[in-house]
Amino acid sequence: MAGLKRRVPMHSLRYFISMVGLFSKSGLLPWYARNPPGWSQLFLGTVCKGDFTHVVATKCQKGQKSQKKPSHLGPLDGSWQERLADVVTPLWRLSYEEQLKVKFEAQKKILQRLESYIQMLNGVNVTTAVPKSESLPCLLHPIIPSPVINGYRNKSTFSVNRGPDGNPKTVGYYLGTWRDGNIVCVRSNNLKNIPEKHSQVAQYYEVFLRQSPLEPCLVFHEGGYWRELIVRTNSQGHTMAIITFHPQKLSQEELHVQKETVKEFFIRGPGAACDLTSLYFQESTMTRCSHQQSPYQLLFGEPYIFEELLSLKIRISPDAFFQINTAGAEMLYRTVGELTGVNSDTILLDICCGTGVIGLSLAQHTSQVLGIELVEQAVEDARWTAAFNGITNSEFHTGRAEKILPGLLKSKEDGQSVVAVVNPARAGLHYKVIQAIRNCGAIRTLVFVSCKLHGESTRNIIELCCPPDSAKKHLGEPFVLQQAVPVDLFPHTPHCELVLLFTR
Ligand SMILES: C[S@@+](CC[C@H](N)C(=O)[O-])C[C@H]1O[C@@H](n2cnc3c(N)ncnc32)[C@H](O)[C@@H]1O
Repeated sequence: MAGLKRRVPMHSLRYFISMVGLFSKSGLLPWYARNPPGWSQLFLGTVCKGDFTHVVATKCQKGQKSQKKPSHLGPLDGSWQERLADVVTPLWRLSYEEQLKVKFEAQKKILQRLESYIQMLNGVNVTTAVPKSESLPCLLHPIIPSPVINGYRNKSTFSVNRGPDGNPKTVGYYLGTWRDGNIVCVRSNNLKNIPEKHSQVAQYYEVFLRQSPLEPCLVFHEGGYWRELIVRTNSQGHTMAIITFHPQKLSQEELHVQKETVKEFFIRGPGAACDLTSLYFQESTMTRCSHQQSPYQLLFGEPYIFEELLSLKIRISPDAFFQINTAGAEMLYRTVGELTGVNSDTILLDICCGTGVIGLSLAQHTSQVLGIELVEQAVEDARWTAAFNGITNSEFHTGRAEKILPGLLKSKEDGQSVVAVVNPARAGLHYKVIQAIRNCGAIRTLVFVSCKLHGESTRNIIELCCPPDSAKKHLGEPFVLQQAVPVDLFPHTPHCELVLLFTR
């Protein structure tokens, strides 16, 4: 990050420390740095020693002990962009090697907490049959690093609000909170996880807003029109931009004028420098609208963005979920694939499948792939991707997994080999999905992918592993957590994907 000092303020350190809790005294951490090895090597690899306590202690000495987190937001302590970097990418001051150690420790804590919940529920240690390390409930593999460390995001969402100079037409990321009424919108130019292209489009959107006679929509009930900007890019550099707009009481004709103006700006005006592949416009009167609630209107260009991944050409609609780090996603999906252990007799259930990448990448090794996804556009993408790549043994269902899955599993007999992969959104899985999985004897293997194992996701896992409970209709045998693999898709941030293998 050009121009920013590698100084570690106390509030950042407090954050790291609270995240990892008490560090392992043994200092023995499975650990790979710099050169991401191949999957097999990672999976079978040896461990090497790293003493994270030492890393934090050194950083603490460098930090200023007396420094307090300021209660107001003013440019007194470092630049606005430095502050933004500390909020959005709080690990950015650490080397990537150090970041991975922090994350590995955090994942270990999560697993230890999970183990204590499961033990409490069962009254005994139900996972003693499983190979353990450092009192963990399962085999914890080394963290798989992201192949790309900087500018890895393929999707960024920019807000519009008052900048540090008070200009309400500023495009960037928020500092402060709505509750405290101290929101400041700061440009993203120095965030390590955002590619230059995304910041460029955001800057040109800001230029456009500043010349528009219409006001931005800062607070919903106070009027205004221009809202957030989403930028998506692929590995080839194709760029899709989506502008959200509050129509207020504009007539269709007035709306048309606005759409033409912004289109002209990005095709022939200063915004042409962004070389957009497509521009979408969404009229939205709610905080967030799906395509079904308010369609994405293509103002110009290609309606989809495509990505090459695991030898597949994947179509991605503006509304479809796609992992935000493409190279990291490839590592994640390979990990999932290895853990499923599918063969030509396996029916693979891809629950919350998004554009279907997990299932489709394994289709050739299975007898059938069944995907379930809520977002219709994503399911259409999955079907397109299957057809384009010549995959004929996949079937995708649109709707809520809790509605579709019980019916889908009814016909599955105990002797069949069904492997389930679940990759829910942060809200976790509906209890009916857990019931359906538990009660389907054909499912002996389950791979659970989570980027935030807390709240509902933790409850999901507990309900998968707890003893049979007829009141909760958990009749089938409990699952046992066997292995866990952390995969880092989010360098510079504390987030990490965790892939869990359960069997029964
Ligand atoms: C974390 S994403 C994973 C997508 C996909 N596995 C991938 O890697 O691209 C979670 C997906 O679950 C979908 N989803 C959320 N709630 C759902 C539900 N109740 N039933 C089915 N899908 C749901 C979301 O639309 C989103 O595509």
